[in-house]
Amino acid sequence: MTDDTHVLDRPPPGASADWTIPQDWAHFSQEEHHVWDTLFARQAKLLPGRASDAYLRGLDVLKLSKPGIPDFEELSDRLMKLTGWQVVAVPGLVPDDVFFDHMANRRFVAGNFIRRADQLDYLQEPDVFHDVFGHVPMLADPVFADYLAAYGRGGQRAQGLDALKYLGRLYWYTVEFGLVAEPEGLRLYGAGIVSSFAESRFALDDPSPNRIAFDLERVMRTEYRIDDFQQNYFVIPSFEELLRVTVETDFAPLYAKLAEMPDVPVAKILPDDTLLTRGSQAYALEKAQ
Ligand SMILES: C[C@H](O)[C@H](O)[C@H]1CNc2nc(N)[nH]c(=O)c2N1
Ligand SMILES: N[C@@H](Cc1ccccc1)C(=O)O
Ligand SMILES: [Fe+2]
Repeated sequence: MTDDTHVLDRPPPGASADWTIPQDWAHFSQEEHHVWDTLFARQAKLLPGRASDAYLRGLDVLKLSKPGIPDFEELSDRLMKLTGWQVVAVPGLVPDDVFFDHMANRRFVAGNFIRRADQLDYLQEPDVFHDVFGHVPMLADPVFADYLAAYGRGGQRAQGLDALKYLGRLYWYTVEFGLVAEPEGLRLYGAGIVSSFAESRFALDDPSPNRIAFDLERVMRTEYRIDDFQQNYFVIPSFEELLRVTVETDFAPLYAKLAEMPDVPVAKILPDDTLLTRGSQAYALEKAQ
């Protein structure tokens, strides 16, 4: 790990006050478009039968008039007609308040760079492949689209309540690493999983991680790791249910309650958990040696 992942405190030269920059689609090289196409083909082949129905339906919005990295103008036009969302380019990680403001206004921010051909499997900062391939298909789903816009407003509110730690965990365990129970079995919808070749198999098939029924308070108490595969995945019964327990709930009393409770370490199982899989944690244990 290097520590060159950082959020600047003001927009870099060339960026607008809201941190957006022109995507300038034409600046990407053939090699960069090829990285997109390679990653896209690999994931598109792997995900049927693994990704959620909502995600797979949404993948069609990425099939644009030209191959390679999606042109955000064309992509936003299509998304706008479906759910009112747009995709805007940013140089990299943006401050939380900027991130939430875009999200509350149905603008999804995407990093305006792509990983190199020798980094197909691992990248520390979210690039356009993660941001667009991972997140945008779910934004074509009306229920999820509403969830994410409400999350943006919730982020602004949580900042005022000094509760971002708790809300950030909800994002992590749903938007980034969520699983959903479908009639045929568990399916992926988290962007961090569906954009990863290795984790899209690990999250469903590996005996190591715990797979735990989603519980809002439990999720908000649970620490997470950003450096390797998750040790816990939380499983929602449906997107309607996720919307019901988040959008229709006032989090302020919950934040106050959580502040009096201990955080839960990554792999710990609690007596009240509904476990779908009790993980062996073999993968994490072996890595820790
Ligand atoms: C919790 C917090 O809002 C989160 O880490 C934000 C910060 N800024 C970001 N900025 C960009 N570009 N992309 C992101 O996913 C995030 N995540
Ligand atoms: N209901 C949350 C806002 C929110 C909605 C949806 C997702 C996340 C957060 C609150 O009261 O702050
Ligand atoms: Fe992401």
